[in-house]
Parts: sequence; structure tokens; C-alpha cells
Amino acid sequence: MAVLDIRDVTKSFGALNAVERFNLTVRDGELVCLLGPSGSGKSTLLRMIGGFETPTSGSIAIDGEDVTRTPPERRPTGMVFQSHALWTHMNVFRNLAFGLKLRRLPREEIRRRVEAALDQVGLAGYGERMTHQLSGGQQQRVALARSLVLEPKILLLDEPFASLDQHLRERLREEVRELQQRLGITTLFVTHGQDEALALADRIVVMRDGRTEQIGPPDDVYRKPETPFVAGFIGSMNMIEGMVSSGAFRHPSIEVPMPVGDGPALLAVRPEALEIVPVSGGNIAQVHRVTDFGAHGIVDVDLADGLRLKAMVPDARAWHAGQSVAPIPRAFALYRDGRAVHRST
Ligand SMILES: Nc1ncnc2c1ncn2[C@@H]1O[C@H](COP(=O)(O)OP(=O)(O)OP(=O)(O)O)[C@@H](O)[C@H]1O
Repeated sequence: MAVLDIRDVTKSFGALNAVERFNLTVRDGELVCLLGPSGSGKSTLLRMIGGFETPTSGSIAIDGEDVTRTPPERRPTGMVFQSHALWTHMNVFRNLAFGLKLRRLPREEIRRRVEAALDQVGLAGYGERMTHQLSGGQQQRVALARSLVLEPKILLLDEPFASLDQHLRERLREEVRELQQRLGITTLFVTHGQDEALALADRIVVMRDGRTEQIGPPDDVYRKPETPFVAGFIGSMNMIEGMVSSGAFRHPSIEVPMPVGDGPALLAVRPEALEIVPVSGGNIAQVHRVTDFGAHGIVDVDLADGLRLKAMVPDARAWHAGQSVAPIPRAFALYRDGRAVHRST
């Protein structure tokens, strides 16, 4: 059953629709990432789910109950913001106990729940610390524990690790995933990092200009992007403009058999699916640069019309700048009028 049901939600700020006719249902225990560039409406959507913004139109239901106009403190949601906003004049224990005191829980139960929440985020024994005595990562763990202690039905995380360095961010991301699965808590996670979304999510919602571009499991979004926007936004992608005619996609340097009707089209090929072969002479394409990553290499290839492509190669040492090559797409998708019309198998 759907824990969260968002129907046809629009949020306007003056003439701007920050979120437009948005629909999403989330299953119990699912982790959904909202992924999109800056300004695509991710935070606005999350804030509406948490009750910090009210939709201009549409409805939001949690566990079958309409909460569209319910204030945040009366929703079964817990939100962790990018800047954690811990109370600096309180120690860690009091930061966590605050919300429970408002609910007038007995003192012993508060102690038990706070200690359990600190344990969950790996901070057992830190209750007496003041928040300024904690590292950035520990502060974000406290912010997470402060939400978890209220036992929300849905956890809402708005780029919670954006201010941390990459190493710590990856560690906390793994911890959140592990904790989320152990507790079975339904979670929405806002990020503009595609790696983060691919690593964390059961499903990814790719957003653009307040609208959904694609919803699906990470594997689908990566391997079967439905629009050129998703193809270009997730992972590295070569985009080649050309024409389909007489059963082939044609570009001055590339030709691929294509079972679609004639007309302009966009060919999308991942670097790992673009093979290059050395050719003697001719002016098909030339190696511009070779980057050796050890386990693999990336070869930048300039086509005759100036377009630069990236090809992944098993051994960078086999290639050098200035070499003449022919690029051969081994797996690809073809887009026309903004939609995928053919995909290689
Ligand atoms: N309170 C507000 N008043 C006016 N415009 C707003 C308000 N909040 C957000 N917007 C606008 O709505 C659009 C969506 O903003 P939102 O913060 O939801 O995007 P986002 O995808 O979360 O971006 P980011 O990744 O930068 O946080 C932006 O154009 C933003 O300027």
C-alpha cells in the first residue's frame, strides 16, 4: 500500500511554477531520491510533503489521510535540512529530547528513546556533549537522530550531507541506507548528485523545471533514459546530432543501422559503449587526449565536424593524441522530439 500519495500537486510563487502537476506514490519502506539540477523544484516538493509549504493545487495523503493543509508538527514526517540547525545552547541529549518533551512523554521513556536514537546513528554516549564539540559529520548524525527519535512514518532528507567532504558524505550515505533498511522507514532524499541517487535509491525521480522527466529504479534511469535530458544528466553521455535516412543514422563520422523513419535525430552513446578502432589515414576522427585512470582509460575523440566524444578503453597506453580512429557505437539510444524512439539491445 502507498504510504505517500502525491496527486497533481502544483506550487506557484507568483508567475513561477516551482512544482507543476506532480504525481508520485511511495510504497512502505521505499527510499526514493528526488534528483535534478538546481531550481528544479526538489526542495519545494519535499517542503510540501513536510508541511513547510502549502500546495497551490493538488493533494498530499499519508497513510490514506489527506494532509495537504496539516501543519508540520501534526504530520507523521521528520525532516533533516541541509544546514542541520541544531540548538547550540543545548547538549545533544536535550536536542533530541525536545520534541518528545513537547509530546509530554514520561521522563524514562524520553531517556530510553533518546539513547536508542543516538545508538542508531553511532553516537551512543554523546548525550552530554554540546553540539559545537562535534564534527560536521557528527552534527548531521545528531540532526538525523533528532528526526528518528520522533519515530516518523516518513523521513525527509534535503541534501543532508551537501556541506561535508566527499569521503564523509559517502560514509554517511551508506550509514543512512543501512539504517533506513534496518528500520524499514519510508524515505525521500533530495540530491543533485547523480552518484548519490544511483547508490542510494530504490527509485529515482528525475526532476526538471518542476516536472517529472522520469521515475524508475536506478538501473532503468541509467540504462534506459526516456528523454535526452535524463540521458545527459545521469552519468557521462555522448550526444550526436544527425539524420536518419534509408535505414541508417548518419553523421559525417558515424553511421549506424537504424530501424526508424527518416528525419533528424539524436544518438546517445555512453563512453563505455563507444568502441574506437585505429584507421590509417582518412579524416573520420582524431584522438585529442588520452587520460589514464589505471583500471581504464578515457580517450577524447574529435569528429570531423568538431564534436568531441569520450570513449572508455581498457588500456590507455594503447592510444595517443593525433591518432586517426573510427568511433563505433556498440550500444545506443535514439531520441526524436524529446523521446526515446529506439534502443539497441
Ligand atoms: N519562497 C519562494 N519564493 C519564490 N520563489 C521560490 C521560493 N522557493 C523556491 N522558489 C523558486 O522555485 C524554484 C524551485 O526551487 P527549489 O528550491 O525547490 O529547487 P531545488 O531543485 O531544490 O534547487 P536546489 O538544488 O538549488 O536546492 C526556483 O526557481 C526557486 O527560485
